[in-house]
Amino acid sequence: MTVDDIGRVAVLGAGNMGHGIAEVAALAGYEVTMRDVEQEFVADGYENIEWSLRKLAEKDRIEESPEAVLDRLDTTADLAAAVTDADLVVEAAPERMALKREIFAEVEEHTGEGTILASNTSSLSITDIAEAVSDPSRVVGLHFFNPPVKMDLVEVVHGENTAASVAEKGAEFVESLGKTPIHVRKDVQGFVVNSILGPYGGEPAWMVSEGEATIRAADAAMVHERGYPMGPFELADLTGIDVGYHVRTEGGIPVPPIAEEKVEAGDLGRKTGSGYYSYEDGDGADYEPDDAGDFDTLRVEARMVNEAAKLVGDDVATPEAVDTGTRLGAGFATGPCRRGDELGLDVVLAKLRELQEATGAERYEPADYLVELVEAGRIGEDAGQGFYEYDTGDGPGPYRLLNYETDDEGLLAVELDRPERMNALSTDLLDEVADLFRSVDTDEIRCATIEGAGDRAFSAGADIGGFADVEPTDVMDVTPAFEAVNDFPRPVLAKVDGYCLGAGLELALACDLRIATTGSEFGCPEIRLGLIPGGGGTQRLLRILGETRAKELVFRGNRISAERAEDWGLVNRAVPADEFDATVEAFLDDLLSGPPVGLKVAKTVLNEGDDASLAAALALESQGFGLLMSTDDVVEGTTAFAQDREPEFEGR
Ligand SMILES: C/C=C/C(=O)SCCNC(=O)CCNC(=O)[C@H](O)C(C)(C)COP(=O)(O)OP(=O)(O)OC[C@H]1O[C@@H](n2cnc3c(N)ncnc32)[C@H](O)[C@@H]1OP(=O)(O)O
Repeated sequence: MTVDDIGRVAVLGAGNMGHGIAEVAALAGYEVTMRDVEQEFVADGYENIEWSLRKLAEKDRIEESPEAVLDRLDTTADLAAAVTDADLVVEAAPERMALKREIFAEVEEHTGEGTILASNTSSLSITDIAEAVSDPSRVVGLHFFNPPVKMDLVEVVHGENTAASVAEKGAEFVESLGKTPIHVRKDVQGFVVNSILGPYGGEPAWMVSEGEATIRAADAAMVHERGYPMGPFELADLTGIDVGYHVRTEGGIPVPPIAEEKVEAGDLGRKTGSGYYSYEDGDGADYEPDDAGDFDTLRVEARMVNEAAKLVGDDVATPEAVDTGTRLGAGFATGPCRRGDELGLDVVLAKLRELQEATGAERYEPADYLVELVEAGRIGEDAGQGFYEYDTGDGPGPYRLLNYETDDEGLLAVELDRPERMNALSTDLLDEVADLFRSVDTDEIRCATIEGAGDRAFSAGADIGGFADVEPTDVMDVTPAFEAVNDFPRPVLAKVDGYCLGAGLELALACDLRIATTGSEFGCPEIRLGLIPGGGGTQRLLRILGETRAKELVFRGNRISAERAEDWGLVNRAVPADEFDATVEAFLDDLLSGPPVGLKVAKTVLNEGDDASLAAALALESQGFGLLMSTDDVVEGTTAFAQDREPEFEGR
């Protein structure tokens, strides 16, 4: 879907970012012109796009052929020709202010006043770039992450003079690409994501420089104890130690001595074969969980939370934007605002003050907003409020990792919202599922659906990244989230479009009905991790499929197609993507118009009867049948039959 008044997009630059942005814009249906200074650079960018589109087609990730997408993509080395008819220009040239200004000034000459001028800069000020044009209100930052085709996040950066309507249009454009925009309302150094990554890399580097920790301890502790996707030193080696070094020196931020030493020695990370780890002569980032020792993770996280408090307190971004940005842009399982609320903001503040007192270093200076929150008693989750408001016990939510809404017809539509992790079920997400299904007012609801956000997965299983934190005794209990869905007194339908694996499959099995697109895949990969399904999978599969097929899935750990799943009775229907919504609708029509009490009793009798002896199950059924005989809905059902009309059940 494209934004109405954006028809043609010009992307200036065919390098990594430029060709990636051109590709995602063409994929979304825009007419795109990609321009670079030399025909040779343009040709390289085009080849990269062709290669990437072929890969996407091979994996069945695009609906059109690569050729159809490429039909919307022109290339040129002529800037005027590229931008003249464009409604949106995205500049993705090298990160040099003088060069960007020169480009913007030239673009202005060849575009009308309605054209939005965007820069993909990751480190320069949008306000300063916009000085190159006479109307800075039409200049906005659209900071894509690398590679654009894979990364879901785009920071929409407001310069001092960016018009609100331009920023909004920029965000709409990002959404039309199927990506998630976050508004960065002031163009502070590093915007949101790199502002938070600064202390994530910087604090451990100071600790190592000062002899208080080792590189392996820092990486092991942050990954294996705190669930970050990559250790800070491992990450610096990947992005280039010189990159962080230059950002710091240019921003007037002190550089940790260890980073300075590496840059001086030319050991810049993976790209030079050696950095904090050795890649040519060694095994790369070879830290193990045991290396963590007593590394002080709070010291690092307190600084990240403090940075988040500066962003929120200075109105740069909302807590939601900060957390979404770091989740999607840096792969964090939990953003710093939420993490701060979990740690306790009073604990964070005390840590910063202790460090400031001990070292006198400016970087520990607590943000005014953090102090304000603590003084107001908003110290986090335990207090019911911090950066966020928490459940007061009256009804469901607010939730961070799932979305839900109820409509007038009584449909509760639930979406698992971690598309960047294939909707992997973290402990927090499972807690939210359990809380929602237990606390929502069932009087208002006639049936529920569960689906996964994005177009890749219902859910790819339990969050493997979180396994390091798990206490075996904590997971030895029956998973409350799945039981809450199983016991929910209304029918629940799983809408499966993509991977449905491991705990994701167990969640779908806890639902009453399952409808899948034919591209979906099902499986229990747990055995390949040395595990077994731990959320009811072995038992529900046994009951649904029988021993032979259940054992095949659990023992082999491989994936089966939706067609086979339908053939086995694992799903109710497997239909092509273009028939999916209509098929779901047809099921929902019946569930929403059906008798609520009748459906509740039917669900209970079917669920409970499955495990009872036949005699007990028959007794259960008869009791349910008898009970329903006394309801108004039965009177309505029989009357409607006699009057030859559709019944209108009230649930009484
Ligand atoms: C009791 C225990 C129960 C369990 O459920 S154990 C877990 C069972 N599930 C699995 O073993 C599935 C793990 N995932 C996969 O095998 C693959 O993924 C897929 C086949 C589903 C897709 O592969 P591809 O298309 O190559 O995508 P990608 O790059 O692997 O995944 C995209 C991002 O999603 C993250 N992710 C996927 N599954 C999980 C997961 N289960 N837990 C945590 N993260 C997951 C990845 O790491 C990656 O992230 P990044 O882009 O940052 O590299």
